[in-house]
Amino acid sequence: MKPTLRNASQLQAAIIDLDGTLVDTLGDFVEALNRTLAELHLPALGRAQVERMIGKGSENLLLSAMAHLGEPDPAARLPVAWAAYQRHYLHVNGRFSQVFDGALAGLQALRDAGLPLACVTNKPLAFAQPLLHDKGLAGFFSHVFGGDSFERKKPDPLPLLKTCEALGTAPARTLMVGDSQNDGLAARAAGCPVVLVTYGYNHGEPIAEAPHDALVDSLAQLSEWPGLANVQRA
Ligand SMILES: O=C(O)COP(=O)(O)O
Ligand SMILES: [Mg+2]
Repeated sequence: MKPTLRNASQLQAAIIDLDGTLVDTLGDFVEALNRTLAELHLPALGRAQVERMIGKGSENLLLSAMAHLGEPDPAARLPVAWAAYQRHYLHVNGRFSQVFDGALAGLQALRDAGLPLACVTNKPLAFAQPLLHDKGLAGFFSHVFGGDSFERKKPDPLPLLKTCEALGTAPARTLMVGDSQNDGLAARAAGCPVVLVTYGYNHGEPIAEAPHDALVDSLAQLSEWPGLANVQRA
């Protein structure tokens, strides 16, 4: 059965994506990646190019960047690139990024409805946790899972299914909120209803083409969702 969003009152919990949904982290990615590429004696990439490569985790970003720059064997250089990238990312983390307008209001609306919230990102946990703390968002979440928390990342449904298990909720009653096809595909495969924001990063493709039940221009719109005030915490 296709999940429906008509019934916000039936929700038991919500899972929220991080990059491109809660925090505009493109500046952090660009900075950390270009510092890494410089160390590898490779040229820098522009913001638009980097934006298209974000979404499937850090290793994928590094491999995509090296392939784009014509590296003959990106996988062979990955261990060195990954070590440099971790160092640079942890250093720049949060310095070139900001919470999106409306994100706080959206989180507050979900919390006021009494829904437990989990953050599920493809970002490594060691990057995600300090960022959430830094931006004042950590307190909203009972669970935070990164791209390295489970065997597979979004768009695989595994992270969402494991998170529902941790929350003790049914996937069909656990809302996914994200910004990319990785969130939409993972949610569909897990059986979670899914709201996608229109302002995030989606590999340069129209977000309307990704699986979704609703699109919002701001997370603040979640507060107007009929039924949210009457969530029946079953
Ligand atoms: O790190 C990424 O590639 C994207 O992370 P996200 O799942 O929070 O959008
Ligand atoms: Mg995202």
